Amino acid sequence: MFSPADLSNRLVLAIPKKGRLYEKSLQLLAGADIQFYRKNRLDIALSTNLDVALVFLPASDIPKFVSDGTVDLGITGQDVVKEARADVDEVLALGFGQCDLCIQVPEASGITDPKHLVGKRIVTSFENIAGEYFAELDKQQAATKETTVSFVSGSVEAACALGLADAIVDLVESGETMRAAGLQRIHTLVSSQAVLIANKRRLHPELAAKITSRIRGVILAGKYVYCNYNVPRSKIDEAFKVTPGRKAPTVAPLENGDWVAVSVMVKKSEVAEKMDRLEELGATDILVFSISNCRE
Ligand SMILES: Nc1ncnc2c1ncn2[C@@H]1O[C@H](COP(=O)(O)OP(=O)(O)OP(=O)(O)O)[C@@H](O)[C@H]1O
Ligand SMILES: O=P(O)(O)OC[C@H]1O[C@H](OP(=O)(O)OP(=O)(O)O)[C@H](O)[C@@H]1O
Repeated sequence: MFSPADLSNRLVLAIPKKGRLYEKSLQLLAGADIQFYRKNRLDIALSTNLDVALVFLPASDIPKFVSDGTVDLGITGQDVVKEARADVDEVLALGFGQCDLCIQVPEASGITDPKHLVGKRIVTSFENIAGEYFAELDKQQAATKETTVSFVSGSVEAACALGLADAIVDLVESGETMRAAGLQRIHTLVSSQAVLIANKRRLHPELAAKITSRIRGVILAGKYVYCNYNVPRSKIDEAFKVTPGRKAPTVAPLENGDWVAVSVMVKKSEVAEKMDRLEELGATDILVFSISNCRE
């Protein structure tokens, strides 16, 4: 058991306790070397190498706790930050948990425009975002009957089939859940990804900055690979156009005269195509290494 005194001098960092963001959040902690021991079934763990207490909370509760200062930093989705209307700083987009909050209607309904839903029934777990959107639409369309927005906490996709809704507002990533329920998207309300959020008053500014910087490094390292190749000195300008690097490539002369060795960071998503182009240019010994961590 922990008491508030155990946490009093520590920065409190909230992590989703389950769901889509859980695994990736743990990977970020590991990459940032925030070590901890979590006792079975306990939602609070003290870091063993930093003055940090970790709390494992439902993703949708994290914005409120960060906003009121119970928690200093948190990882959650931009969608739930908007839904909670939380007054927090979005410090860093984390590049995972991408999804869209969409209006979805039954494929057979013939509805293609949100305007067609005015006066009808909407079911969602995002009643603030959906409520605001449809209230505005009602106003624009001078609706004679209000659109109703009702809350359910899960299995939103079942609402149309159960006869509870004419449309739903829910998250879509691959679209598999939506299609399986015979639904199609007609409008996107929010595009979201996981984000690091911070309390605006920041009780532990230095530690918060250190953690943010470490997490930024882990994300950056995941986006880039390190590439080494040898190329004739006469081809350097062309090679630099292919791999300009984040600042500039490092160049070292090779012992055998007219060749140089180039080391450069390359976006992971572009590396295969860049290797093809380097090979066409006459580069040899093109090696690619993964980066486990870095700082800008
Ligand atoms: N299919 C998805 N792909 C990517 N990210 C998602 C997806 N679904 C949800 N997310 C993101 O993960 C967050 C948490 O959603 P998730 O469905 O994992 O919640 P949960 O912790 O299981 O809570 P709940 O009990 O409310 O379902 C969402 O707010 C959203 O930002
Ligand atoms: O477009 P897709 O890739 O199918 O993803 C969308 C689904 O993912 C989320 O639910 P999740 O599977 O996390 O379960 P939940 O409904 O229990 O939150 C979301 O609520 C959708 O139902």
